[in-house]
Amino acid sequence: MSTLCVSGGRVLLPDHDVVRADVLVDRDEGTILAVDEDLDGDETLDADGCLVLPGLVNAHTHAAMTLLRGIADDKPLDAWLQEDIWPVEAALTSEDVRAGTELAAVEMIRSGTTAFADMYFEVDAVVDAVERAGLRARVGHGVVTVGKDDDAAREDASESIRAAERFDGAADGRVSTAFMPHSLTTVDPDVLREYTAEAREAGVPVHFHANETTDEVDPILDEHDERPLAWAREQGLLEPEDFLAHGVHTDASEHDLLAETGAGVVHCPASNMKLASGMAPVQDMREAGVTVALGTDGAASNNDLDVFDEMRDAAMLGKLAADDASAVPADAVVEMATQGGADVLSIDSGRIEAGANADLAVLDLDAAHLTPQHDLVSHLAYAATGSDVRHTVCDGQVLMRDRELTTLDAASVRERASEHAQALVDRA
Ligand SMILES: CSC[C@H]1O[C@@H](n2cnc3c(O)ncnc32)[C@H](O)[C@@H]1O
Ligand SMILES: [Zn+2]
Repeated sequence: MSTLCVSGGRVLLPDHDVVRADVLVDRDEGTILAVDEDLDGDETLDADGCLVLPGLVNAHTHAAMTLLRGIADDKPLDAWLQEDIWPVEAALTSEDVRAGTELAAVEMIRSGTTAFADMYFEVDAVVDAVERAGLRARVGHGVVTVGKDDDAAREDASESIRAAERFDGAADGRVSTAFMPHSLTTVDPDVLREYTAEAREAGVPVHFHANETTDEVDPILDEHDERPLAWAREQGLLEPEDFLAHGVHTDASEHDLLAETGAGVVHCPASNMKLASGMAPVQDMREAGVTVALGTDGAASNNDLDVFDEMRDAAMLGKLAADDASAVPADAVVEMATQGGADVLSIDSGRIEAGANADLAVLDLDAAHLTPQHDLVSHLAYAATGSDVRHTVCDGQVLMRDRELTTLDAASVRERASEHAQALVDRA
């Protein structure tokens, strides 16, 4: 057995106690062997003066949208998608997606994210990038049927099922998949129902956008006289491993339904603020027993992939939404970015405990904005940023050591992504 010892730091335990301990990792199995004092490994990762925390989980993004960062800002969702984003995405190639996903991987590794969910196109290129980067991901082909005839709509949904079947378990098990209909209003209801049934047969979960804006709620209310998530349930959605992004405009009946079914919600506070989609009732969801994770959404509506920002935004916005300064506290957002994200992605990460996946971030506390250190959970939620991350470990492998990436050449990834981004925009 080959081992790695993350030594000399303070460790964030699953109950959010912080203790001085080493973390011993089985590099072959990619799991945590022990959390204790005075451990030794074949290789050491110095965590002196650092906080060792579970690798963060970005539970909803469109990774290759890094190429579209800054092409269109300051618009609401519908206009942004239809006038700016979709016309450019129509010109995307597989090599663009590879370059954009690698850029996203650099950004995520640098900011301590070790797992993400990706809904996009050209899944083979996404999987290649995840494999090369050493990250963990649940990936899928996003289906949009608006503007397509029935054959094209079904071909798009079939592509999503095929990709989910083909890539589940890729990259030594670090890649899992889902059927990914874009939303309840951009996929034809017959297609949604029939291919969700196929996803069940294939044994993969379903990930989709829901209740992001009132424009996604009102047509379903008008047409079916019921809330979108009740309608979604009737179409076969909301099984325990399913997860939806946003859930901004959800009511108490929908929170109860989510809690009952076990389907998760990925809260994307920065994207929801930037597109002025609204304030998700996160405190209500958590009180109802819904599993809530955090996501950045794509880099064109955020505009970065730093989950530390998302923790802070979730705490701040949660208080405004509830009109209560005690709502969505530091402890809650740290849980949402770690264990909550892992639960939503159905991966055994998000906690530092023997037996769990060895997905870790090591945060350097030697900084003015992290001084003094009364409460490190408070610092994670309110003061730290992705650039404070010193080392990142996924599946027992060191992906960043002393701020140097080990799997990707950051400079050439950035150069290639810039070239692809420019050529894409010129072509579109
Ligand atoms: C069909 S692949 C995914 C699709 O989703 C688009 N997208 C990016 N951000 C959002 C968002 O906040 N709501 C809805 N759709 C979004 C992305 O551009 C792709 O086209
Ligand atoms: Zn999205």
